[in-house]
Amino acid sequence: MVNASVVRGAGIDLDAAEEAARRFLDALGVSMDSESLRGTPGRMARAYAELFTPRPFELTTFPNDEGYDELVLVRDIPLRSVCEHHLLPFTGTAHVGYLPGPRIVGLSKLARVVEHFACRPQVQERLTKQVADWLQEQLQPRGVGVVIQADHTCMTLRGAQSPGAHTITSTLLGTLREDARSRAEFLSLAKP
Ligand SMILES: Nc1nc2c(ncn2[C@@H]2O[C@H](COP(=O)(O)OP(=O)(O)OP(=O)(O)O)[C@@H](O)[C@H]2O)c(=O)[nH]1
Ligand SMILES: [Zn+2]
Repeated sequence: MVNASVVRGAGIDLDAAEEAARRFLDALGVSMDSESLRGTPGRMARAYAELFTPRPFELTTFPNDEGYDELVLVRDIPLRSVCEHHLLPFTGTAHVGYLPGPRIVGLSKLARVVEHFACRPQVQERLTKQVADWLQEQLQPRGVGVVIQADHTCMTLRGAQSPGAHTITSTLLGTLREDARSRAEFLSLAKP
């Protein structure tokens, strides 16, 4: 079982987070007197707790009885995470593939691995590499490839204010990195 991993491992203190959110909003001059804003600090605390809590899952694998040795790729896995610099969301899609060895993986698990590493304050580069490294370690395939395309609201809605700017990151391991034909095939199929 891959457990929900919280930021510090010490668990989330929702009451303390709510109180901190209340002070944060107050410091920004936001009045919480109205009925609709009264519950906002609690909602903020619960919203971030949700964003930082991946659902636990089992990494189900099966013997590769047929000796399937071509690429397996799940494209367009929806992704949401939170940038660790501003704590603002970034959203996009992940394309996750591998070249099977002795075992194949349940396809849905590729989406669950993405969620697992996305549910914490992140940078896109680390997220991409963590997904690839974890699959390599757990599945011992001949190769792993991960491409992520995401839009960072800290960059589109504020700051540089560049709506429409997309960030693309990739990690290739094993044969998908070293063999030119496999690499080209993966990158053409996983094109954002
Ligand atoms: N490499 C990388 N940078 C990110 C990611 N998410 C956000 N950032 C960047 O983190 C940087 C933080 O830079 P700072 O200069 O400290 O922040 P800032 O003053 O708010 O900068 P601006 O966003 O340019 O207004 C910004 O350039 C963000 O675009 C990410 O996933 N990867
Ligand atoms: Zn940011």
